[in-house]
Amino acid sequence: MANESQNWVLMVTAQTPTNIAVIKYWGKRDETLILPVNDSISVTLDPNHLCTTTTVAVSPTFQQDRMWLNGKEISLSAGRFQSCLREIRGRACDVEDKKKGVKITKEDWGKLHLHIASYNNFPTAAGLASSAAGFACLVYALGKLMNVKEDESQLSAIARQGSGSACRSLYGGFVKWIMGKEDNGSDSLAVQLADEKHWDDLVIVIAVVSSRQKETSSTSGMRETVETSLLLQHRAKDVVPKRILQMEEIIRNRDFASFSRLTCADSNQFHAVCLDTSPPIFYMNDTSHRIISIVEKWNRSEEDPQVAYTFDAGPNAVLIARDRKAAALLIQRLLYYFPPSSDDLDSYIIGDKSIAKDAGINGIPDVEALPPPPEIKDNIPSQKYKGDVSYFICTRPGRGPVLLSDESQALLNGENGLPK
Ligand SMILES: Nc1ncnc2c1ncn2[C@@H]1O[C@H](COP(=O)(O)OP(=O)(O)OP(=O)(O)O)[C@@H](O)[C@H]1O
Ligand SMILES: C[C@@](O)(CCOP(=O)(O)OP(=O)(O)O)CC(=O)O
Repeated sequence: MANESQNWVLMVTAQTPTNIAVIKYWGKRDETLILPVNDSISVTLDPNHLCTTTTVAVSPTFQQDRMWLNGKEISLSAGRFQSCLREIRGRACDVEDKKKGVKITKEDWGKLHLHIASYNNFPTAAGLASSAAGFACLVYALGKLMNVKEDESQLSAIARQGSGSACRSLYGGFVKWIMGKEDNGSDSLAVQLADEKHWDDLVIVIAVVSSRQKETSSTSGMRETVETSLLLQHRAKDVVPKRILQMEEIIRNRDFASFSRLTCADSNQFHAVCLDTSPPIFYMNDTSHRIISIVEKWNRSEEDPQVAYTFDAGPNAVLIARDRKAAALLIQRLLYYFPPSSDDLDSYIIGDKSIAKDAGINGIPDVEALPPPPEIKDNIPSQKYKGDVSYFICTRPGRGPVLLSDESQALLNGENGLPK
């Protein structure tokens, strides 16, 4: 380290999206390296609405590696953090900041400590893939700070060791996680299938059914599934390989009808696999099931499906509409069945609020005036479920990680490397 003073702090801030799988990852063949039993495919969500921001800093004054998540200091001792830190340090290169008079050699990185601050703009550990955006952002930001030369795909194999689904957050658009064959995991990485502009008609509405922390984490849930479910073996060996090829073609052709059928079928099979686990795991609840029925009824009443649904390891519904028109009709249906429990419509529909405007929803009276959807006209009276959805997030497919160069967006103080 050839430096004029010992008081410098070098920092990088990055922003990374979350993703939602349309062909699910569930089950590991190696727990430590996080190697899956099948390929998976996801859509990256627009970071304007759901994202992680992470600042990483290095300074000779730091005494140990430290991390703050959403403002609270957390331990970095977990194997997942240690794997990511070790792997990225192993690839660090020389860094020079002429303005600050700082020179760090490849070898120095092993001796220097890091400070990391991260913030999720959505609930953590609530089934909204915070671990995916979080580990992808950590690895991406550290890669930039340490001048790592590897491309996004190689970085994805490091993020994978933090949380499997994180590897798919290194790219925007549609992303495939290739399970790989090697025992050391070197070929288990993400590749981009299409960028976010390829299919930009799609609109995504997330019904946040519960933002409480879930009972069974994905990690322990999938461990129990691997140990006990015969259905998982059939899924991984016979079902998913074919579905991956089908989904790749569907995405290439922007074939929404097939996309909807396959996405719903794969979500349902993932939850069937959870039920086939001993003891069974229930991630969806009555509200989730009600949302499935609403979408199924509507799709069946139309010539072509209008919406796809998919649920991760929690009760929240991720609904993908074929275009803005379908999204507006979807919002009308959702608000008809799940009106807000308070008068605060503004915090009930967040993200891209223009979708609600398209649906003619500008205030509570518009919600109250919504007629029952035509597909249920023979089955009236239909029940309403006020308060069963916490809020809706309107979003769309989005871009991959970016650097935030404006220092005012950094989460650490540039003078002392502590949280702002
Ligand atoms: N911004 C972040 N940076 C680093 N790690 C994070 C970040 N956010 C979350 N994590 C890690 O991920 C854990 C939460 O992961 P978990 O899988 O339980 O929930 P989730 O990712 O929100 O839900 P799911 O994976 O089921 O969609 C946190 O306890 C923390 O260890
Ligand atoms: C249901 C899923 O969201 C499971 C995600 O599991 P995680 O990636 O959170 O699990 P770990 O690898 O143990 O950290 C499906 C998916 O994202 O493909």
